Amino acid sequence: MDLEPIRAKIDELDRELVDIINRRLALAQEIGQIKRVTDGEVYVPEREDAVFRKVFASNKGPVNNEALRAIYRELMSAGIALEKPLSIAYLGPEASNTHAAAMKKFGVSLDYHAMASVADSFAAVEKGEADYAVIPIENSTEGSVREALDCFVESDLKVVAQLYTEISHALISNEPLEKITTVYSKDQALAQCRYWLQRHLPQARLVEASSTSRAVQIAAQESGAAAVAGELAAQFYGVPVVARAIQDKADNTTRFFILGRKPTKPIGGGKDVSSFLISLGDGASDRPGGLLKMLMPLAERGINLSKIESRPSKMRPWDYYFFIDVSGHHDEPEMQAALAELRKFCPLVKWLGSYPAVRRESD
Ligand SMILES: O=C(O)C(=O)C[C@]1(C(=O)O)C=C[C@@H](O)C=C1
Repeated sequence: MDLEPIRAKIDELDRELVDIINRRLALAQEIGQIKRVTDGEVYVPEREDAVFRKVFASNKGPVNNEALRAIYRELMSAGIALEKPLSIAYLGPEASNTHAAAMKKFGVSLDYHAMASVADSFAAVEKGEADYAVIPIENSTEGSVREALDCFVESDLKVVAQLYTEISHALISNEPLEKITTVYSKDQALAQCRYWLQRHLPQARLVEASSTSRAVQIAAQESGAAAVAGELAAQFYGVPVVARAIQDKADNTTRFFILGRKPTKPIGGGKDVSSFLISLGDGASDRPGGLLKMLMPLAERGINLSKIESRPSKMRPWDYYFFIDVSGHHDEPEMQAALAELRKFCPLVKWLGSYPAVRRESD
C-alpha cells in the first residue's frame, strides 16, 4: 500500500490547478479593467449566482455543492481583490456573527471594517467609507432585527444580496458555570438561548451588549461575567467555552442582508426576491381591509408574498410601516404593474432591493 504514487498524482494536479486558478484570476483582472472604464460594479451578485448554478450543474462529485461554494467563494474573492480591494462594513467588534457571515459571503481577500452598530454600518456605505455592509435582518427563532428595519426608512441603500447561515451560540467565560452571575450578549442572541439560560443559570442577570463579540470583550474583563457568542469569538479573544450549542433551536438560522449603493440586476425565472417598505398612510393600517387592499395588487398578479412585518411608523401612534418580501425582481413588468397600482393609494412604496433568492449553501 504505497501512498507516494498517489501523492505524486495529486502534486501534478495541484500544479495544473494553480495554473487554472491563475488563468481564471487573469480573466477577472481583464474584466476589472473594462469595469474601470465603464464604471461597472466590481461585486456582481447576479453573475455570482449564475456562476454557482453553472458550477453546481457540472458537478459530478464526490465534492458536495457546499464545499464547491466555499472554494468558488474564495476564487471570486481573490478575483474581486484584483479588480478593486472592496471594503466591507459589519457589526463588530471582530469575530461577531455578522463578521463570520460577511467572510462567508465575500471570502478572505477583502478588507473588513468593524462598526459599532447596524446604523453605523448603513452610514459607512452611505458616506462612501465602505463599499458594502453586512447586517443581520432576521432570525428563525427570534424574528426581525428591529434596528435594521428602522434604518431602511431613512436610507437609500439597496439590498444587493442575502445570506442565510446557521448560528450556534456558546456560553463563554473565564469562570465555571456555578460562578457566573451576569450574562452579556446582543438581545437577539440572549433570546435565542432563553430556555437554556433559564435552566442552567436561573439566577444570572442578563445584560444587553451591542453585539456578541462585544459581549465576549466585556466577559473577558469582568469577574462573574459570561457572554453568549459564537465559538469564533471565544477563540479570537482567548476566553474559554463553558458550554457549546446552547441555542434553544438546533437549526437556529440568521438571515443577513448585503447593502450596496447600486441595485442588483434581474436573474429572472423566479430566482429573484424583492423587498419593499410600504405605508398605507393616514392611519389606514388601522382600518378594516387596509392590509388586504395592499396585498391584492400583488396577489392578483401571482406575486408570492414570503414575508410581512410591521413596524411603528413613529409619525403617529398606531400607524405602521409594512416590510414585505415578494418573489420576482423590481424591474419585471408584472412587478411594475403591481407597484403602479399600489402607488395609487399608498403614500410610500419604497423599493429596498431585489437580489438572488438562494437560501441554502448547497443550492
Ligand atoms: O463577471 C464579473 O463581473 C467578474 O468580476 C468576475 C467574478 C468571478 O470571479 O467570476 C468576480 C466577481 C463578481 O462578483 C462576479 C464574478
